[in-house]
Formats: sequence, structure tokens, C-alpha cells
Amino acid sequence: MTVLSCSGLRRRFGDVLAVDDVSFTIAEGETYGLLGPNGAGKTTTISMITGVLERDAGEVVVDGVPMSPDAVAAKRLVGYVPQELALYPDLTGRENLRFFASLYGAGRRRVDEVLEVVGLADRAGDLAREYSGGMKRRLNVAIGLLHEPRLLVLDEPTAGVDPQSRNQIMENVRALAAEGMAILYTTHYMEEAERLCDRVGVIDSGRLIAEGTRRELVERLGERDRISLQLDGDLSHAATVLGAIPAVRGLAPHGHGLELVVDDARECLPVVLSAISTNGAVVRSVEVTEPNLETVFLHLTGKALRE
Ligand SMILES: Nc1ncnc2c1ncn2[C@@H]1O[C@H](COP(=O)(O)OP(=O)(O)OP(=O)(O)O)[C@@H](O)[C@H]1O
Repeated sequence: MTVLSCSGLRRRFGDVLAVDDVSFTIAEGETYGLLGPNGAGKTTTISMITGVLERDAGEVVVDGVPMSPDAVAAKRLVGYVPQELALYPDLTGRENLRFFASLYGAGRRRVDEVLEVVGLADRAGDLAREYSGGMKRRLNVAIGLLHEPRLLVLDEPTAGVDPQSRNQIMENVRALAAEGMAILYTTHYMEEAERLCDRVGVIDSGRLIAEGTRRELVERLGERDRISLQLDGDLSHAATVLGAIPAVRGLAPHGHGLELVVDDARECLPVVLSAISTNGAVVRSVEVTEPNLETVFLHLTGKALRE
């Protein structure tokens, strides 16, 4: 089921066309990563999706409800964790949450629940100003969750946070998606996108220039997963056996072994290894190469994601 549908989004600031005809959807339980270099239009896109910013053109629908800056019903379905922290430093973590809960009509029990979710329950009585950057960010995530949104939008939630908070936030995203929440996630960290996102959209100069799973994107560029094996034993026999595995698409000699081009290296590896061992060869080493999103990104935009 589709939770977010946006189509034809456009926004201009003076001479700058910040977002130009951007369309994508996010399904229930899906994590969608919006990747782009600085100034690509990610925050502008997110601001239109969350109803913070007027759009010049296009539609945003959340769970069947059209979004606009005055659409209260649609905004209730969206949790937004902005890049800029929105907290009261002189209130405790719990007081901050109670304040926002009163705005959203959420109860005290929900405040305690979200404190648990983001791992701040034991620090809830401390002033927000005393929190580390990562804890402040987690408090912001908690605020975004108070009203139990259908869509959670996170704008670079792990930028500049400590590894513990980063892991906590990533675990939260995973668990929330597993419960069915749709997640829109922007990040400069490619490995996060690879670990978390079911699909990614690559945005550059305001346009969505590519979209798909990691696998779809790398394959579109002609890149494939590879497994390199160093073997002892009869190489030509091993090649015949391995060549008969349907997921093995290509095979060539490589050092004292073979290099296989495969559909999905992780899925394929156990099959390959067991085929070899049952046919008498001995594996000396295995190397798996999976083309990553960084390669895709560089190829498509000519830029590294973090410059
Ligand atoms: N309020 C504004 N007024 C004028 N120009 C703006 C405004 N907001 C954004 N822009 C411009 O629109 C373009 C897209 O900006 P946006 O903040 O959406 O990019 P981004 O992908 O989120 O970048 P970053 O990764 O640096 O956060 C940039 O050229 C930016 O300078």
C-alpha cells in the first residue's frame, strides 16, 4: 500500500529552480533514501512533502490525504525530523516531549514510550542543553514520533552525531519500518543508505535522475556482483560445475582460481561453496565484490556524495 505519493514537485527561489518535476512514491514499511550532493534540492523536496513549504507545482498525497501548508489532517500523518534542531534547551528531555505532546494531543504515556524508543529514558530528566549532539538528535526523532505518524521524514538525522546515537537512530528506523511506517531518509553517508534503504532516488540540480534498489541502479550502469575464488584442485571441472549454477552469469580464470559474475553474491555464495566442496576442490580464499551506491552516484552526478 502506498503511503506517500508525490508527483511533479517544482519549486523556484528567484533564479534557482531548486526542485524540478520530482515524483516518487513510498510504500508501507518501505525506507526510501533521497541522495544528492549539497544544494541538490533534498531539503526543498522534503519541505514540500511535509507541508512546511508551498510548492509551485505538483501534488503530495499522504495515506490518501492531500498535503498543503494548511492541511492539518495530512500533517498529522507525517513525522518530521528536520536538519535544524527544534528543541527548548532549558527544558528537560521529558519536558520538551510533553510540550510537543500537548501540541499534538498525545498523552504522557506516549511521551514515556518514545523516550524508550530512542533510548533516552534514563536521561529524560536532564536539561536538553546538557545533551550531546547525538542525544539532541534522538530527542528530535522522539518528537517526530509522538503522534504516531504513517510517514517519518528524516533530514540527515545522523549528520555530525556520535557513533552510539547514529546506531540508535538507524536501529530505530529499521524497527519502525518493520512495524509498517514509511520512511523518507536523506543522508550524505552512502553506507547508511545501503544498509537502511529499500530504494533510493538520486537527486541532482533539482531533478530526480535515477531511482531503484542498489542492485537495479548498479546493474543499470553495467556493474555486476563478482565472486573471486582461489582453488586447489581441478579448475576445469570446477568451472563446469559452477557454470551450471543458474545465478552464475559468467566465469573466467583468475590467478589460481576463477572469477564468477553472479546475480547476487550474498545469495549465491553458499551455493557456489557447497558445489565446489561436493566436487572435490578446496577453496583457498574467497573475495566478494559488490558495486556500491557510491559508484552509481559518482557515475550519475560526476560528484562524490560528500565533498
Ligand atoms: N529559502 C531559499 N531561498 C533561496 N534559495 C534557496 C532557499 N532554499 C534553498 N535554496 C536553494 O535551492 C537549492 C536547493 O537547496 P536545498 O537546501 O533543497 O538542497 P539540499 O539538497 O538539501 O542541500 P544540502 O545537502 O546542502 O542540505 C540550492 O541552490 C539552494 O541555495
